[in-house]
Amino acid sequence: MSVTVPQASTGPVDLVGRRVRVKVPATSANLGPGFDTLGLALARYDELEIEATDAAAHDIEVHGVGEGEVPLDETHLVVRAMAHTFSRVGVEMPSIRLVAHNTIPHGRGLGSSGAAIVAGVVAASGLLEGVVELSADDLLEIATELEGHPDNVAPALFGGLTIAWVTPEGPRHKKLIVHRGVSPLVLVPEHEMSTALARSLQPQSVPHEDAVFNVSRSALLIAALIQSPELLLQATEDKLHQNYRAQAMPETDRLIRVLRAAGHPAVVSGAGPSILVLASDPSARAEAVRLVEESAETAWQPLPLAVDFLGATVTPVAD
Ligand SMILES: Nc1ncnc2c1ncn2[C@@H]1O[C@H](COP(=O)(O)OP(=O)(O)O)[C@@H](O)[C@H]1O
Ligand SMILES: N[C@@H](CCOP(=O)(O)O)C(=O)O
Repeated sequence: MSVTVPQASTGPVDLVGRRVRVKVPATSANLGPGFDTLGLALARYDELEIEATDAAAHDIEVHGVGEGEVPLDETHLVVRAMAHTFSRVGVEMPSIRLVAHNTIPHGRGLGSSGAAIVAGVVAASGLLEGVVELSADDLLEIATELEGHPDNVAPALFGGLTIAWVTPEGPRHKKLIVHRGVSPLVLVPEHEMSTALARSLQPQSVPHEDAVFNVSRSALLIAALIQSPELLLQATEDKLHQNYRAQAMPETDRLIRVLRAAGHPAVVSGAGPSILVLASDPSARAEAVRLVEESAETAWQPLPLAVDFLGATVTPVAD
């Protein structure tokens, strides 16, 4: 990453009074075979307003998802992401006042941690406007350093369907537009599952034939998502992660089998436990919801969500 920091402009005092509004979409990563690579931005958002202040400490207010649960100090994930961004560009972070209105469920495989990290990174870049310019690659690199894998933060930053990959120079992405014949449906259970726990269930190595299987399906999945949705059922097959994690989310695994047997392209959303169905139209979505209502032993919330095409936005707020 190469950024230019004009020395005369650095320091917290220069930023006091600057205020930005940030909006970040939910994401569904992996999409079946595209482990740690593919992700889709979904039209459900966390919205935040962040102001640089000269107070002695941060002042954090959370409404909606996470209210009363997430920390309200410098360990808050958005604040940690801001601090990391300021430190990466060599500028001292000011105290902030942060008000968050969250709707992305936590620990359900809808990229809440990726969205919080992206919120912090773009908020920092917004507050630093005119002081430090961060490129799209810089934002992706800083966010990936915290999230550990680029497949959630890429669609949260850029919107649409993203392919993300890691190079020696840092992570890179390609954004694609999803075919109109894809109507995403997310089914969200009441219980959570931490991404860290799901990742601990992954083996260090996989059989060569399973790797070949996933190479073929993830290549096919790009064609299916942008051009040929009728191929989505075959294109969403996976042998790299879902089976290894099934023991930790048995109902997710069972419902996905029920949905797929009925012809619905259903996959684990991110690290789970939510299910993503890449339905062909609203009536297929309704049919998938009905099947889950009939087969589930616990309550699952159906969320029909459009694809978000914009990704994270940051807007300066005038007094
Ligand atoms: N908006 C947020 N503000 C603060 N912390 C958050 C926020 N979103 C997520 N987190 C943190 O990330 C955790 C969930 O991360 P993770 O296990 O990766 O699940 P997910 O699949 O939702 O990304 C939450 O329990 C919380 O600690
Ligand atoms: N590729 C990651 C995706 C995690 O997504 P999340 O929404 O569950 O945080 C993985 O499968 O571990």
